[in-house]
Amino acid sequence: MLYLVRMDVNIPLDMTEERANTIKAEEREYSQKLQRDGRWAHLWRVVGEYSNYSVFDVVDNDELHMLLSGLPLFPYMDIKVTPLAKHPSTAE
Ligand SMILES: O=C(O)CC1=CCC(=O)O1
Repeated sequence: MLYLVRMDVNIPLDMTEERANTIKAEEREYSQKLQRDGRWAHLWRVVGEYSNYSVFDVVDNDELHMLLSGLPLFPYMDIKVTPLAKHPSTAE
């Protein structure tokens, strides 16, 4: 199943820069592993915001939830998930 996911990142102002950089590096490693195995199919920055739109290609809701809740930045994100269905006008 395909899911469009918007992630808005809100790092607390009182988090040290060192801690924030560590979590961002962990996030990068985590996301690149999923991009390489094909489950994180797209990752796009929203212009002018600390947000991204991503497309995940996973088996079901439970797998997506497991992956999203494992994000190192998960405690500092607002996440909106939109399940995608095939459009009837999609050309074969
Ligand atoms: O910077 C972001 O939008 C959060 C994020 C998702 C994957 C990643 O490496 O950073």
